[in-house]
Amino acid sequence: MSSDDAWSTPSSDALLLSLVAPTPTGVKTIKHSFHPRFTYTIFGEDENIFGYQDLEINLRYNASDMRPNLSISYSKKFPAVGEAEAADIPGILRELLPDVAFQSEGNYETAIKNIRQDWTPPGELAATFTAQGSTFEIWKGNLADLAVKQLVKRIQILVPLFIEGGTPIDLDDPEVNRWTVFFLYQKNAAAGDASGNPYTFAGYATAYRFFFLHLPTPPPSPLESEVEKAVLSQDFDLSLLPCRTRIAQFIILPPFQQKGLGPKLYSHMFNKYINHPQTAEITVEDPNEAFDDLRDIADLQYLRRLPEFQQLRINTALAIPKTGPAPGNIVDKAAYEAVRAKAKMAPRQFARVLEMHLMSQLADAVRPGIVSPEEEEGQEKPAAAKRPTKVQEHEYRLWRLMLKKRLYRHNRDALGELEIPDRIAKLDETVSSVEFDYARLLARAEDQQEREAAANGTANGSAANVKRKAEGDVEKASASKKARVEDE
Ligand SMILES: CC(=O)SCCNC(=O)CCNC(=O)[C@H](O)C(C)(C)COP(=O)(O)OP(=O)(O)OC[C@H]1O[C@@H](n2cnc3c(N)ncnc32)[C@H](O)[C@@H]1OP(=O)(O)O
Repeated sequence: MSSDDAWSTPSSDALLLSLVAPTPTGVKTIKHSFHPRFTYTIFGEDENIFGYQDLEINLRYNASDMRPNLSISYSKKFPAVGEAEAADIPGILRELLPDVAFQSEGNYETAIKNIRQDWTPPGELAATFTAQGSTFEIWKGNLADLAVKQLVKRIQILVPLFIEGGTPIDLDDPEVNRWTVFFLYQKNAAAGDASGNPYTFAGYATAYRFFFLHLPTPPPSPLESEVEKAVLSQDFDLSLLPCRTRIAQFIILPPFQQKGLGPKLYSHMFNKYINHPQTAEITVEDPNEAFDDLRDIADLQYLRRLPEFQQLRINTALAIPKTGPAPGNIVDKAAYEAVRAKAKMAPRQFARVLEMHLMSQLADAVRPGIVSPEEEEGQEKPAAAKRPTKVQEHEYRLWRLMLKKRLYRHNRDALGELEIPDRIAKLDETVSSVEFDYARLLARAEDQQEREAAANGTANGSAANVKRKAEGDVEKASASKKARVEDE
């Protein structure tokens, strides 16, 4: 071990976060404590903290109002030699935590014991639901509201700690009112702590409102220049302008993950903006894979409830020409656009979810599954699944053509650099990996629906029409074959 190593601690190991609640004799940790996923934006690319032995950085949060408290302990600190000195941990964290986090432990404990019994999260109560036998509430507020801002200031260190590349919101921005914040809280029936407060913070998400000068024609809507003039003269209520709403930061705390709470929070936000007349489109900023999955499944379930979506079909009457461009109207364009506009989805997201749904509607004999052709070999198949009819094959070929066309457009530049035979092979490979990904998502959507049905005590909720092997195989397959070529 080099001498540097002896004085270095991986920052993700050193930092431990906990939710706490006051007790008559002190403070107890509720749920389990957890480490951050990313620390490089805070402690540097190599994610090491120099200058301490047995370093522990405890960031405790009062479970209800998320008042933070930082405490740092170590057995030895490196004595400064020239420019080499121990990292100034409080100095580094001061950039991301409010001053209140640096109070003494005694003052902190007194403060959290004195929180009002009738304290509620900031904003307004927007939804209540039960999950895992507990009650959860979603509270919604505008970032211009000082109580909302105070809570965000306390918690937004979670953004760089849990979202790769995530950056906190600039709370001094004069346009903070463009942000809406959704807080997710577990609410205990009996108040669990000495302060008597029933709320435990479980996660939060933000949404940003972009103006979207997409003026309806013909008049009476105001001319673009008139709107601009009115906006500049402060004579126009900005909240009434058409906008694009972008979900930007979305976090469920580790003790609450893998319980279906993320999908609940997302669906609540999505429905809110579906019913928000000014929002023309709902988008997501830099979703990661886990969020993409969550959103794809939630969007699929939302769309499947729309009768007009269910009516979107592959036009099997279309012939596939041997040469020349692929047919453009595989799904009726006007109906497609109408549903997309109603669902307020960006074109690519809507196309993906529709493709996924139409794939689930294909006949068993042709529908791609999460079982690869090699794996499928030797498996017993139902007689009906063995021989696809001509019509079934034709429908599958049309579906594949529709997918291929979109992928080609999406990846045109990259594909254009390849020779034609390589281009065709690459596109086929991409189509197959997207098929696999859709099959994986359809299987997860089905699991989710079955879990919901079980929780609601309704009969088996199987709706997604998927072909697959046992659970364990899904996991294995998704880890090895998942591909997102089209997103590049
Ligand atoms: C725009 C952006 O901000 S992108 C960044 C997104 N945020 C992050 O990555 C921050 C850290 N991560 C998180 O906050 C969360 O993990 C999220 C938001 C990504 C997902 O939220 P979660 O509430 O954990 O989602 P969910 O509960 O559906 O968990 C998914 C898994 O739990 C399983 N699950 C869901 N509900 C249940 C349940 N009731 N019982 C058992 N398992 C369940 C799902 O099957 C799924 O398992 P799998 O991944 O093995 O298939």
